[in-house]
Amino acid sequence: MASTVRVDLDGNEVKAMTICMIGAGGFIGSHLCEKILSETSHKVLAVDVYNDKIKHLLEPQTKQWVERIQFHRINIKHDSRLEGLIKMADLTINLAAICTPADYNTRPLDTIYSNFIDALPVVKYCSENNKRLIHFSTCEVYGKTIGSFLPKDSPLREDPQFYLLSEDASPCIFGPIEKQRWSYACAKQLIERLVYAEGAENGLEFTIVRPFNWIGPRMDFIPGIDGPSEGVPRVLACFSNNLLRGEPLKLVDGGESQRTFVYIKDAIEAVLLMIENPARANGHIFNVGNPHNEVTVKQLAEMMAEVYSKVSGEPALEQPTIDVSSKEFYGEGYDDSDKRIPDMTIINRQLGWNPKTSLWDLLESTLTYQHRTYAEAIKQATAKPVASS
Ligand SMILES: NC(=O)c1ccc[n+]([C@@H]2O[C@H](COP(=O)([O-])OP(=O)(O)OC[C@H]3O[C@@H](n4cnc5c(N)ncnc54)[C@H](O)[C@@H]3O)[C@@H](O)[C@H]2O)c1
Ligand SMILES: O=c1ccn([C@@H]2O[C@H](COP(=O)(O)OP(=O)(O)O[C@H]3OC[C@](O)(CO)[C@H]3O)[C@@H](O)[C@H]2O)c(=O)[nH]1
Repeated sequence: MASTVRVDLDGNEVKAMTICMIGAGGFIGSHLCEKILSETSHKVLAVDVYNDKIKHLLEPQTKQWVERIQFHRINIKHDSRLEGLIKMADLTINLAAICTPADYNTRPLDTIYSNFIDALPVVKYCSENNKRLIHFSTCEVYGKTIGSFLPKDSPLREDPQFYLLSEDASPCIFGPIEKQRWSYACAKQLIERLVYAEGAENGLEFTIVRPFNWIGPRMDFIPGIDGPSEGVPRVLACFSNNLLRGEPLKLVDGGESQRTFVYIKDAIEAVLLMIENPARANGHIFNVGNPHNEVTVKQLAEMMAEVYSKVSGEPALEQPTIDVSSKEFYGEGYDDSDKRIPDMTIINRQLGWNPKTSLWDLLESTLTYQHRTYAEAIKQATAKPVASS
């Protein structure tokens, strides 16, 4: 347990609280649980259908915090225990969602239910019981940039007015309904509007987080090792899988889309600031990303190949990348966000937060983890059986 008194950004003591964390067993949840347990005195009621990624925090060996975390295996779609847990807590953080793009166009109903319908009771219970809510949305609510509709050679594309994504000014621009990729963004937008309306009409104390491609250890799964062989995780795990297997990295539609990547450990610092500074965080929507880590997906692939070769000692791939169409890779109805640069004005002003880690450094630590965790398992899974004489 952290022994020193914690103070907020205004110098006031932060009292220990109980946090109901829904989706605690996922990528972000596992890092947030680790941070809360190791640096604060808060208690965590961890809700999820899985706990593999937080097993190390639940085992009796981790005695120093075993009293401060309880795992509840609950599917929030249908479990009457949820309201009781929200009532027991001072704060609820909702991370639960289907949030892998391969699902948005292939399982649009599950995607909409997960991101909108299943989140409704969480918002309702928080509002009715006067409990604070931190709800996880996404940078995808911005959709495409205004600049993407300009001619390719227009100089206006270089003007931040046409690409910078600002919480209180940018529009949400999605494609047509038949492009089911946008089922996720649209569901997230509607739940944001509902949370905001509960704040405006019923006084719900809320914070909405819009993560911009947080990446790091424990993100998603490696197909055929700790997830389904045919599964398609997010890009970090797709490219890690290719590198671990020594095969070219697949660039969807040439890998021209641009992303900004932020290290999970930097982003978690921002969430802890929100948790411990309600007076500065309530009523706000926050972009959480790293505007300095922008690359095209092709550049990301090339950098990952270089970093992986360095940390694994494996020779560089002869053919590092291969092009694949989005239809072939994701199926009918896929579409993409062209560019995602977060405006940092609000999070700087309210919480004084800035990311620290460069893309190279975060890839170095993440790919070291991927190599250490999976290389042996991949070797065994792909080893040819020795013919018996
Ligand atoms: N990682 C990112 O960069 C990123 C970017 C944008 C938005 N987000 C948002 O952040 C949140 C967390 O993302 P993540 O990357 O940790 O994803 P994740 O898939 O690793 O974690 C989500 C967790 O929610 C759990 N869950 C889903 N449905 C549930 C249900 N019905 N009942 C109980 N548990 C359920 C899953 O089992 C999983 O452990 C999501 O809301 C996502 O939309 C993440
Ligand atoms: O093997 C691959 C996998 C993906 N791509 C392309 O990379 C881009 C990023 O893909 P990904 O990280 O999977 O997802 P997105 O950034 O598009 O969407 C996420 O953003 C935030 C979140 O809400 C939750 O994490 C989610 O929706 C993309 O252009 C892919 O086409 C590739 O080329 N090769």
